[in-house]
Amino acid sequence: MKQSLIIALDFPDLLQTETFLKQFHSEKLAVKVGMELFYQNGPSIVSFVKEQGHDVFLDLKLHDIPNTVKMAMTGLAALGADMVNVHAAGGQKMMEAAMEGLDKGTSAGKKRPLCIGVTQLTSTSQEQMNAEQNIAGSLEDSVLHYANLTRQAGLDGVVCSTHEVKNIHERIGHEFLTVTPGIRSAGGQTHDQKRIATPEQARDFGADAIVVGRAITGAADPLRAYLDMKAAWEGISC
Ligand SMILES: O=c1ccn([C@@H]2O[C@H](COP(=O)(O)O)[C@@H](O)[C@H]2O)c(=O)[nH]1
Repeated sequence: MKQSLIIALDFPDLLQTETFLKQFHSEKLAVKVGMELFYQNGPSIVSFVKEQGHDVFLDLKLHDIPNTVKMAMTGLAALGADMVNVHAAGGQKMMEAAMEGLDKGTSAGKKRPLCIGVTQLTSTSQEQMNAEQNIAGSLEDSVLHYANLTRQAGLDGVVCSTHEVKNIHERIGHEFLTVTPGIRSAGGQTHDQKRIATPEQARDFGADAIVVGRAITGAADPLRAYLDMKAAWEGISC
């Protein structure tokens, strides 16, 4: 999923998902199935999207005791998603257990899904982190701390905002994936996001993938919005 623009399929049902995807004709997409779609439709939504030829990031952000996460990941590995994730705040042992579960659930001859750790949600601001999570210091340090922990646990990368990408790549390495939500066109509505960036900024800072939801799914012409975002992300002028 490197260098992808991942569309967040934040829809409640299969019909809306199907109608949305039809607009892209035969374009092979990278999409994200999150809690809204997964919890209301069940695991078959992953095979439904995969059967249409799209890459799937299953964004369920697991966060529980190590054994529970391990068992859950064993089940998720069998669904055929290309990438899954956990909350890094669950700790190193929990993330190691997630990897064990994924290895166990991946059928022989198949590739294990990539696994990444959510650092600080892009809807979290510096002030919120200090006051509500009772974490002192800068948000950038907290993200780097979680990125290091994620790396030590053997995961493939992190979810972070575009603003922390450069620091993570410089300190941990460029092969460590940075997947960045909170992407908006210049002047676009921010909604509940706090650490936002444009696709051009994401590219300049070296993000490995961007996640775009409402700026595409809520647009009057989603295909046009997708093509414009993709061109901006890839540095192509239309
Ligand atoms: O830190 C995070 C982790 C995940 N997300 C998810 O990405 C999309 C973003 O949607 P927009 O409509 O583009 O804001 C959404 O599915 C989130 O669950 C995130 O935003 N931040």
